[in-house]
Amino acid sequence: MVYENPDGVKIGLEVHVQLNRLNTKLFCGCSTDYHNDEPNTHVCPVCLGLPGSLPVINERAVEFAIKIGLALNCEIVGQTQFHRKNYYYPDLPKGFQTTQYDYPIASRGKIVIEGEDGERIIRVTRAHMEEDPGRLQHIGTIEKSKGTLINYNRSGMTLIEIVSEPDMRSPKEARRYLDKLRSILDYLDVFNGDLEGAMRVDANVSVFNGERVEVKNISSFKGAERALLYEIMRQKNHVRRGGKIVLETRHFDEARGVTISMRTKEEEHDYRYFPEPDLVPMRVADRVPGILKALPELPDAKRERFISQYGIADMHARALTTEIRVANFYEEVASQVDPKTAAVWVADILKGELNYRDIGIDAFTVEDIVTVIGLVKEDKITEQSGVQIIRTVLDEGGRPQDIVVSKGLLKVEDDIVAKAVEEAVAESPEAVADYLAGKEKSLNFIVGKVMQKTKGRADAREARERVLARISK
Ligand SMILES: Nc1ncnc2c1ncn2[C@@H]1O[C@H](COP(=O)(O)OP(=O)(O)OP(=O)(O)O)[C@@H](O)[C@H]1O
Ligand SMILES: [Mg+2]
Ligand SMILES: [Mg+2]
Repeated sequence: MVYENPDGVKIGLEVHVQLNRLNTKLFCGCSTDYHNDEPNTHVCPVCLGLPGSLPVINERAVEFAIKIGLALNCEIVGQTQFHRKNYYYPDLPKGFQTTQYDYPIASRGKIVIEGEDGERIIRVTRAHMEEDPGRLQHIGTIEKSKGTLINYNRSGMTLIEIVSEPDMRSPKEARRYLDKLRSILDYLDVFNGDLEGAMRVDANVSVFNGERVEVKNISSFKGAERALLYEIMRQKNHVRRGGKIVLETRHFDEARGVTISMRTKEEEHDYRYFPEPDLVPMRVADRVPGILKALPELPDAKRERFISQYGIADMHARALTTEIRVANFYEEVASQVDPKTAAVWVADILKGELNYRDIGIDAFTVEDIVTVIGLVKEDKITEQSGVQIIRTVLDEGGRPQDIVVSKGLLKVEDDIVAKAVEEAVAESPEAVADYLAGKEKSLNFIVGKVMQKTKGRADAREARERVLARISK
């Protein structure tokens, strides 16, 4: 089925990724480990932009940027250069942001997503390096704030801005793009996506070939999806009423789920870009082959390998390769038990229980899931008991082998049940005769005896079936 895109929706995303795995900031030696510290404690003349201070490039940041560019199938520029993007705002005391302009470190890449109608290629326009500004904290809501606090700890952190072409046709596709991007970055180990502000999205959207509107202040992927849904509806209604969409920047109000007009969008010439005189152009081409060689296996490649190597379903392979930690976990499990069974237990059951509790795979061990799978495989416990063990480990702690005993989950051995059925039938000739004469309730008497003899550990329904099979012979 082909997706028609009836409203001519076009979505292009600008994603700012903070490389918080670097130890120091982009142009100075300030530590990046500020997330739990007091405001304005990780600052120096360089990241505060004091006059006379000089930036020195963080070489490892350049390496990370190239790594990201290559992972997004981009071309890496031979020689890159920084520019000054001039604007005045208190989050940027220098009066300009040091960023990249016409020589971005990476350009013309692509990300493959599961689109509305199958696989879809989203083109990546470019990925460039820039410094993060400080963080403004408005007291109250942004429109009627009584005052604003500024924290410069974030100022000068390394950002990679990844800009896509307007190739997405629905909020869902935008969400898939973001998920995929995060997954790739996660594999590269360049950032910790759980830290506040690690990935920030500006969403551009237009309908019916109109002007684009840029929505800022989106704080989560879910927020991006919601902001886009709202904005598409707003634009469509506006156009239907005869209105015209103008190029503007809107703010997403997360609590109310609406976008609010902030300002008309700056044009490029407003920024008066010019080359950063304090940083010389940098030749990076020589570093590319080495970084390319060291690039890890990425989600798409891993998914394909899982399918061919382990013979598992595409759906499972997808679920197992989104997060690198889950993929590694699965491979360890699959080396010890049947890989297909392992896929069901890790992708369907364990991941489901983890998602439900909003916790990561680290909360469970390979050893424990292997034990659970083994118990089910050997028919010592039912599948349902296996799930119960996983839940107990997650909620109360403990080891599966102990929980099996403490919760009495071991299945009663087959021959014990068989023996109990034999005995119960032999001891109840009258009940058997009554049942055969049409008194159905007499069966309960015999089943009760079986349960008594097995101390209640036999499955009642199974016991009933066995008694029936025995006496109707
Ligand atoms: N017609 C359109 N509909 C939706 N999105 C669009 C359209 N045209 C362009 N875009 C998207 O708008 C984004 C423009 O981002 P880019 O960083 O190039 O410029 P900018 O938003 O003007 O700059 P800034 O970084 O200062 O916000 C891209 O993601 C692009 O795909
Ligand atoms: Mg941009
Ligand atoms: Mg923009």
